[in-house]
Amino acid sequence: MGGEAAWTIQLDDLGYEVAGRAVLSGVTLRSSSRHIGIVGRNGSGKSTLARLLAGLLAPSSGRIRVAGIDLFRDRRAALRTVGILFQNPEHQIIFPRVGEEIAFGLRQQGRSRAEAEEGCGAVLRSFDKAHWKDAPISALSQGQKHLVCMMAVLAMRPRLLILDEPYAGLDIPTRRQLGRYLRRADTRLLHISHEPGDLAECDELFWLDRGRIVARGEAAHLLPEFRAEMIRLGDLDDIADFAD
Ligand SMILES: Nc1ncnc2c1ncn2[C@@H]1O[C@H](COP(=O)(O)OP(=O)(O)OP(=O)(O)O)[C@@H](O)[C@H]1O
Repeated sequence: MGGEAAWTIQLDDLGYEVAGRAVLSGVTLRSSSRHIGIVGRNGSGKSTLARLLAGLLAPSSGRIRVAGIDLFRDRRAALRTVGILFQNPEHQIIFPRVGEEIAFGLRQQGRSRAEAEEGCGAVLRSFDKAHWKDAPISALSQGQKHLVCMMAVLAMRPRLLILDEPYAGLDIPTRRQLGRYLRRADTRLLHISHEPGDLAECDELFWLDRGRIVARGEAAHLLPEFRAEMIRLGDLDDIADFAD
């Protein structure tokens, strides 16, 4: 296991329910692409799928395997295999200082204090941010907090990095810089977004709608279709009517 050929994300008839309501149903997906995109409108189930893939939630039905591993059951393997970046860095950051935040993930992986210190220094240097080590996180901008989260996750060297709309609320230069850092990182990406522009570089795209995969294809074909459908829905929808 573990070689390039063995690498697959595999979802078989995945279902997830909250209080008897299906948030995801019959999600079947298999992909070995290096850069996977999941596109879907608000409430389609994207964040839930991201958390299931990261092993943070247990499926109600069906099966998830990432590189052959059940990440919900095997948390040790999960910490080596997958990292996740959320929309809001405040949901991710626990510690008051940059260096502590980065070292924490490495300690969680079972590294010694000295190894965590070394790994933290290495990732800060690779981003040209060695001087951030003792900086208070509360003094950073939103984009800088995103960068701290990215460094903390990449320091753990995940084989797969899940991006749950990490660019929401960031301006264009910050998005471009973070995007550049990500392209440089040696990890597979699974990028989730409702924003077609975020997903143009994906090798393979899945369209999630009301908790189901409704289309799969190349970004160049699927994104214009998605955009046209979103515009069509926007012209029809009554936003006050969402509690159906
Ligand atoms: N813990 C929960 N309790 C109640 N409802 C939930 C829970 N988790 C998800 N849901 C519901 O499941 C649906 C999908 O939510 P999810 O956050 O996965 O969608 P999303 O596609 O990420 O949405 P957005 O783009 O708005 O972030 C929503 O209707 C949401 O209200």
